[in-house]
Amino acid sequence: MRYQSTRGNSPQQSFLEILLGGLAPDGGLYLPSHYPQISKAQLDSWRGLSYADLAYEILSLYCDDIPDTDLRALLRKTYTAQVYCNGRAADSAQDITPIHWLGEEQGTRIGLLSLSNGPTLAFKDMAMQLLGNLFEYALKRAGQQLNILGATSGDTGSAAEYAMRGKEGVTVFMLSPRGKMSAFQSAQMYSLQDPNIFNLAVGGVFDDCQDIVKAVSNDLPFKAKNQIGTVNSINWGRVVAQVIYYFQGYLLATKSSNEKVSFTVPSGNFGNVCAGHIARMMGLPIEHLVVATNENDVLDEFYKTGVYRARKSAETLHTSSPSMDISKASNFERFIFDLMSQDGQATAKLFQQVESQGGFDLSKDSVYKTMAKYGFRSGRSTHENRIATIQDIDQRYGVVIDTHTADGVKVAREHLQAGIPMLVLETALPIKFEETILEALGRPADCPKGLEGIKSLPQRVVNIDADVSQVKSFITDHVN
Ligand SMILES: Cc1ncc(COP(=O)(O)O)c(C=O)c1O
Ligand SMILES: N[C@@H](CCOP(=O)(O)O)C(=O)O
Repeated sequence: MRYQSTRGNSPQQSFLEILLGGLAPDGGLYLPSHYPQISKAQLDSWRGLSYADLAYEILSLYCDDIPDTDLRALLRKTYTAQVYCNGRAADSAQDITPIHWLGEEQGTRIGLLSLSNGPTLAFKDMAMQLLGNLFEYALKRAGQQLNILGATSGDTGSAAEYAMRGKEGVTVFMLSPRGKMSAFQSAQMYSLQDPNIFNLAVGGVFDDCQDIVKAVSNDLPFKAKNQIGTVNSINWGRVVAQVIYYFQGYLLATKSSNEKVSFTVPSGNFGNVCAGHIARMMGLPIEHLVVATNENDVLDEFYKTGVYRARKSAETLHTSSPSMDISKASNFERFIFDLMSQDGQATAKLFQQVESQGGFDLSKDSVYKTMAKYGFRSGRSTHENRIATIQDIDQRYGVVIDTHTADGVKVAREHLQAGIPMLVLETALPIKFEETILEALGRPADCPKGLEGIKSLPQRVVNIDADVSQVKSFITDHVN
């Protein structure tokens, strides 16, 4: 499989090349040259596979420069009960990411696809643990080192750091928005004392951190000299690993591939729902992909109006679903590339317009009329909605959900269709946002064993301005 840039001006590369490279040299994001098509018969033949073996069926279509036996071994090493089920036996896919059915509403079943039982209690672990193993494998093969520069609004950071701990040849520089994450999220990252992990708390919002990652990656001589890579969902490796659980969720929710399922995805950087879009482009029978935003509703606005209006940092609100406090969604560029019939020049022009004019308007463009075929729907949720949904799901079903998942459930309920099961992606566990859970339920969220004292551990973090040159100097001073 060859990979092309969404901006149409980079040479095509193989999976392992783009895995280590991250952002394309022309500033675009990589996508495969075509989406492999899965027939209904093939899909049915995957029923009952373990999560690792299902992952193999999907990833072998995309990672054809990794020998089959190595890929299967990497996947079996990654998707284990020990990592994802707190040691419970995991004999089937169901055990790694089970569906927690809530009940029947408006003539259909609504359930949570549980993705947050990995080491850092958020869906990021599903792809990040694999990325850690893939990096180790690729670096060993190439005899290289990698200095990862990442940006987080709270969950990517800890998932990446846990996945890269102790990985030979890998150093992590993680930018986080100072004071904008929950106390638990900050503690998960800042309490790590590993010598290959550096946490930099940036005076700004997530978008400032992500802009710095892109600016550093776009300085090609600096990137090459310092072997800069990325773990954010701008890296195709993250997105493709997230495609797997859409297949798995579909297979667990259906008995035959003639059935359809809808997914609702709490969204910020559009990485998670972009993986759903790719699964759908491969032929997975998804009826709707519902994009759920919080008060930072750029994506909801686009799907409702055709106008993409990225907000400035000062307009980005600090909310109680802080991991989605994002106003410039990176992966949205991947969807727009498909919407523009994979025209790299047209996509580049639109995203240059985002930088120069703050957005673009496709409402009168002929491509807007083709939107329906991609199956997107959207909605937004506020603090009030979040609190009400957490209370309602607790009272009605006896289940405590986190604030992001609550945004998902609130929006999913606006898009239920009789006879089509709705799966809401559960993107984090409630303990990560315990202040809001306490506000909603008047009682604390459950804390998994071993993490009770995390907030009182000593923290190691460096404050830094939202300034590209300061970040570059820090990297040059600390790379091996
Ligand atoms: C808990 C949680 N929910 C939802 C999201 C949004 O996902 P995405 O950025 O892939 O749209 C994130 C961050 O990515 C998150 O950490
Ligand atoms: N919500 C994320 C930020 C987006 O990260 P990505 O790696 O998925 O692009 C976070 O919690 O850090």
